[in-house]
Amino acid sequence: MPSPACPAPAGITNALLTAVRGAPRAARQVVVTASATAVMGHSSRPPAGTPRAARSLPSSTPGPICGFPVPTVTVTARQLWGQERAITGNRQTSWTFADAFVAEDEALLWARDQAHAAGLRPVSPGTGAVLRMLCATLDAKAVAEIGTGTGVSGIHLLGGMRPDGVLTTVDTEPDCQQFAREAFRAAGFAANRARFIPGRALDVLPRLADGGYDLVFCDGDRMEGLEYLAESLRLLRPGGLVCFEGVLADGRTVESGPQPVEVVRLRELVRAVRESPELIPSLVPVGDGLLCGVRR
Ligand SMILES: C[S@@+](CC[C@H](N)C(=O)[O-])C[C@H]1O[C@@H](n2cnc3c(N)ncnc32)[C@H](O)[C@@H]1O
Repeated sequence: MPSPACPAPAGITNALLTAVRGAPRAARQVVVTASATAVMGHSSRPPAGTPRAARSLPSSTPGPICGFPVPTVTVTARQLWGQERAITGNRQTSWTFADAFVAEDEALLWARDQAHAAGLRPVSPGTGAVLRMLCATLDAKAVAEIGTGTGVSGIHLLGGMRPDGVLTTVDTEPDCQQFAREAFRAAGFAANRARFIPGRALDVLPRLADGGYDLVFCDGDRMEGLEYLAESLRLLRPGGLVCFEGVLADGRTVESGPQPVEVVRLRELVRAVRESPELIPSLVPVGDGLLCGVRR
């Protein structure tokens, strides 16, 4: 039986569609909040035709956000002031709708149940869908995963990879990997599609081949993100992708004020990926934040 935390995609989808379609027109209008404007950067001169209210937004250069330097601007004022639907009026509903957009099958729901029973936090359905899409886009043949868990992310990764692709997945807990093995079988993947390696990521990764991977997915110890990044840069082929799950830490990464060391480490990781000359970065706002970088 799916746990209450698991989505019932069709029901949710219908309810959300109704909610979105039935929302009052005003609620559906684009809202550019002050904080979003500060993070994205903006110009002091809105384009002609911009409504009066929108022109009253502050025009000074934004300062650092929670210790992050101001982005080296890639977003122009036109993109924020124009017709783009960057942020919708009912953002939470939109976010929930997007995360449940792709339905999960029985094998995934079973693996998700095992994760919850074990006290683990698997990737959200939306994050899984993005990982699946990225693997398909890369035509991935070799993927490395840190943090097997009970196999939720692994099923998504395998689902997007080539039919002969192999997932190498590392976890300190062999018991979890046993659940993942069963979940992969239930999802229809042959046993030779996955290589399970028990152990600490930082002990195992140095044994994996340089440039041998299309994608590295990091979902292990959040204190070790920078070390995973260094290893990933070595493991990835040019054009390969590194992805880090959960970098928004339930919003704490971008909140001001003192944060636990785990969050401080995540901020360092976010900054390192954004500023690495070896990566083309993106922070995908799905699940709890999926930080990605393409290896140049
Ligand atoms: C959030 S769970 C992974 C969930 C999984 N990716 C999924 O979506 O189903 C984190 C996993 O990382 C493992 N882990 C924690 N520290 C680790 C380390 N240093 N090396 C390898 N695995 C680690 C834990 O045992 C746990 O299974």
